[in-house]
Amino acid sequence: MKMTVIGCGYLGATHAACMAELGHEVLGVDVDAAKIDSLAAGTVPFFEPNLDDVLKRNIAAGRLRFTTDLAEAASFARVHFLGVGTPQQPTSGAADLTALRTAVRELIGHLRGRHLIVGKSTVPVGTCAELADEIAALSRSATIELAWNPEFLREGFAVDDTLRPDRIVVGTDPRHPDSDAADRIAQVYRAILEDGTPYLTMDWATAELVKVSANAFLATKISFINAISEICEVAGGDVTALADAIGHDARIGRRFLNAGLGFGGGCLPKDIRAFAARAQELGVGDALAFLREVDEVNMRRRAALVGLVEKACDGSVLGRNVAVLGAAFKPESDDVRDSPALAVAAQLSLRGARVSVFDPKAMGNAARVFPTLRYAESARDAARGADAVIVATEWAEFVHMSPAELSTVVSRRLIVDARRCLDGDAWRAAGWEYRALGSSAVATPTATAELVDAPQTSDFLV
Ligand SMILES: NC(=O)c1ccc[n+]([C@@H]2O[C@H](COP(=O)([O-])OP(=O)(O)OC[C@H]3O[C@@H](n4cnc5c(N)ncnc54)[C@H](O)[C@@H]3O)[C@@H](O)[C@H]2O)c1
Ligand SMILES: O=c1ccn([C@@H]2O[C@H](COP(=O)(O)OP(=O)(O)O[C@H]3O[C@H](CO)[C@@H](O)[C@H](O)[C@H]3O)[C@@H](O)[C@H]2O)c(=O)[nH]1
Repeated sequence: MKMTVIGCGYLGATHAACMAELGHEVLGVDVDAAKIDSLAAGTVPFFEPNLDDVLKRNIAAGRLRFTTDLAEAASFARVHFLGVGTPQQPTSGAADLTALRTAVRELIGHLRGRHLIVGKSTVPVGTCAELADEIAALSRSATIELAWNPEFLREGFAVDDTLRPDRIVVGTDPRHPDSDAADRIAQVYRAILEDGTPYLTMDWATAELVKVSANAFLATKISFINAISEICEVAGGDVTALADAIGHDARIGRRFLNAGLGFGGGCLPKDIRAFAARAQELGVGDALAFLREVDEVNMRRRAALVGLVEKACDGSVLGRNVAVLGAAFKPESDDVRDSPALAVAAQLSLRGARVSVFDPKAMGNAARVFPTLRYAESARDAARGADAVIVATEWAEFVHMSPAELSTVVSRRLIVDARRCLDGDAWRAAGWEYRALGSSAVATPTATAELVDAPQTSDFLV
């Protein structure tokens, strides 16, 4: 089948390449000419394991092309996926749908005949109904149907999650129950569905809500365990052993119960804020008031880490050398959007520390967002002369660092495990002071209140 994918960022580029991998003819479209040039040349403009291979293979096979021209997209195919960004509005926290609306408006201006638009971007409930009205009002020479097919891929596992998803969700127009849109989308995913993947069809509103509810649940799970870790910090108790123990209960499950520095990235933080903002607009803000708490617990982790490092440095990091290992919001990604690691590095720098950052893949993105930090060439380079070394993103190369090796370059053997990913006994045995977020001896930072009042990454980065 021929199809286009409009918006070729983390989601769209992955979707385009994976749909071609399924045997479809795919045209990727983006307004960013540099991104399109890079993709067309077979180079993924961000780090995502295995995506380069899929991209190159399908370009070579002639199934995958890229363009900035929506008119070309309109004449190329009758099925158009939307993967345009829906970022957070700075003040309200609501989703900014400007780019999505622009893409839809411009696309339908070029459409003739019968087309199916399939949204994949994460949107507030009610968006499909609004967009469909706008499409109906603007499309003169075309019959256009709209469906929503939210995406659940994780960065770092994007190719595998796209080709082997847990489920495929499709929302269609409840006013047209006879529409064949869900059947046409099932054709797109036929090879995946043949493997037994559940195919869940529903109305637009439910599909929109499934996506944001899933992310709200995941964020709540992480903040739940981080709230418990705050108790462990003052009462004693090992939050990792606790997570293992409660996670054995199949009703709870162990996944997404890793306590530490909390969640970041281009999805969970913005999606819970947008969901809460939408509930407010709908007059049911109280229903999701708990998401504000989820957000605050999450942001307190960053403040707790800053406080822990300050306390370990006798109350102030002014003039201290601090190595921050990790800048990406999680391992196997170069994404620094709302990255807890980078936010903490920035905050320590603002407090007068000489911060040296190293990340295996996210250095370029980190330096663009926060150019004034020092960026080292390796973990060892970052740790040279350090008074404290923080593991802020659990990349395998940090988890497996040799304490003995690192001892030779630091000024003081203080390791701070913000992701609870290190073998504390091994570090202690090598003569290091080992501190972990979520364990006792983590002091409540004096600055917590100030940092928690406005839970926005931008507050850490300015
Ligand atoms: N990143 C993920 O892992 C992921 C997973 C599931 C859902 N999502 C959702 O998918 C959407 C995209 O996220 P992302 O992480 O890929 O964002 P992104 O910023 O990486 O990509 C968005 C792309 O849209 C392009 N764009 C903007 N306006 C356009 C227009 N008018 N026409 C064509 N292209 C346009 C941008 O240039 C950019 O390349 C968001 O709604 C996000 O919440 C993302
Ligand atoms: O037990 C855990 C699990 C994750 N995290 C953190 O949570 C954040 C998000 O992690 P993850 O969900 O793996 O990454 P994303 O790629 O942002 O994926 C989420 O957001 C996507 C965009 O909506 C969805 O498609 C995915 O299903 C959803 O998992 C990262 O900062 C992690 O470090 C924790 O702190 N503890």
